[in-house]
Amino acid sequence: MSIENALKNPYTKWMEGKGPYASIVISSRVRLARNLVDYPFPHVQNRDAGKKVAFLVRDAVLDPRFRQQVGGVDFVFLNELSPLDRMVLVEKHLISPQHAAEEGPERGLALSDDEAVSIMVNEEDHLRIQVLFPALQLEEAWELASGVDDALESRLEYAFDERYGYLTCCPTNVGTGLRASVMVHLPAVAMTNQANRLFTALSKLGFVVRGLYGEGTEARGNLFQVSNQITLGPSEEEIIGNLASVCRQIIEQEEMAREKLRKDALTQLEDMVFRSYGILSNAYIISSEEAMVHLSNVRLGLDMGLLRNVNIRKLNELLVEIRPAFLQKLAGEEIDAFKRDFKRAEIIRSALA
Ligand SMILES: Nc1ncnc2c1ncn2[C@@H]1O[C@H](COP(=O)(O)OP(=O)(O)OP(=O)(O)O)[C@@H](O)[C@H]1O
Repeated sequence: MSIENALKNPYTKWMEGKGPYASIVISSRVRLARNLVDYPFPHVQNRDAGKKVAFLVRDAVLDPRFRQQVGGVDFVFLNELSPLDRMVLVEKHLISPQHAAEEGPERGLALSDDEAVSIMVNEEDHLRIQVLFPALQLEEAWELASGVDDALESRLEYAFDERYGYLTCCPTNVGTGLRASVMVHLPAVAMTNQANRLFTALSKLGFVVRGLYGEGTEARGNLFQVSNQITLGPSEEEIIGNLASVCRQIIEQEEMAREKLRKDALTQLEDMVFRSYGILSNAYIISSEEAMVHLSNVRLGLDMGLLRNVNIRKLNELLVEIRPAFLQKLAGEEIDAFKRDFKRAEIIRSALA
C-alpha cells in the first residue's frame, strides 16, 4: 500500500521544509549497513542465497511485532516494479541509483508508511537501513534508525565481530556501518567562489561532499550532500555529533556569504532572483538543468526575504516532481524529452502561480 502511494505522490517526509535550519539544510539522512551471518555478501552470493536473505528480511519487517515497534511497513521485490517506478524511488531519494539499476529478484525494498524509513535489501550490503528527515535533524534520524536496527537485530542474526564491529561488504563501512549526511543548499557559498575551499577543508576533516543522488553523481541547483567518511573508531553518537557540528559551521558560512551578497550586491541579487522567478513563472519549455538553476535562485530569494508567496515545501516537492521519471509517471506513459520539458514548465508555472 505505502509503496504504491510513494510512487504516485512526489511528496515525502524529508520535503516538509520545517525544522532546524530548514532554509539551508533540506534533509538529514542516517544509514546503517548490516549483513546477515552465514550468507555471502551480495556481490558474491548466488541467486538462491540472495533470495533467502530477502525473504528473511521481508518476514522480519512484516512481523506484527516489528510493526508494533516501528509502525506500518510495506515490502516489495524490485523486479515487481517497472524500471520507471524504480527510477521514481531514486528521484525521491528512497533508494540509490545502484539499487534501481539491477533487476535481480533478490533485491528488495521495505518502506515505512510515512516514507521516513527505507530499507534496501541486497544492495551493496544485505541491509541498508535509511532514515530521512527534513532539515537538520541528525540526532532524531539516528534515534529512529537505531530503533529499527534493534527491532531487526532481535529477529535476524547480524555479522558482527567483537573487534571490528559490524562487518560490511566494503571495508570503508566496517565498524558502525553508519553514514550520516545532510543535503545542503549553498548558493551564496558557490556564488562567492568559496565552495572549493570549503569542500577541501571538509575532506581534510574526514567528510565527503557528493552530488544530488550520492556517490558519483553531480551537484545540481547548488545542492550538496555532506557525509562522514570514517565509520570505524568513533561511536555512532560521535559520528552524528561531529557531522551536526560541521553542518552548523557550513550553515554559518552560507549565512555570512548571503549577508555579504546583501551588503555588496543587493541589486544584482534581486535582479537574479526575480529574473529566475520570471522565467519559472512564464516558461513553456524548460530543461531539468535550467529549472534547477532557477529554483536555486528562487529558494535563495525566499530564504533571504526578497520573495514572498512561494512555499518552501512546494519548492522541495518540485525537486522530485520535475525529474524525468516522475514526469513520465504523472503522464502515465513514456514521453520524449521535448514533452517532458513542456510538462515540467507547466508544473512549475502552476506551483508558482
Ligand atoms: N541528506 C540526504 N537527503 C536526501 N537524500 C540523501 C541524503 N544523503 C544521501 N541521500 C541519498 O541516498 C542515496 C545513497 O547516497 P550515497 O551513495 O552517498 O550513500 P551510501 O549508499 O550510503 O554510501 P556508500 O555506499 O558509498 O557507502 C542517494 O540516492 C542519495 O541521493
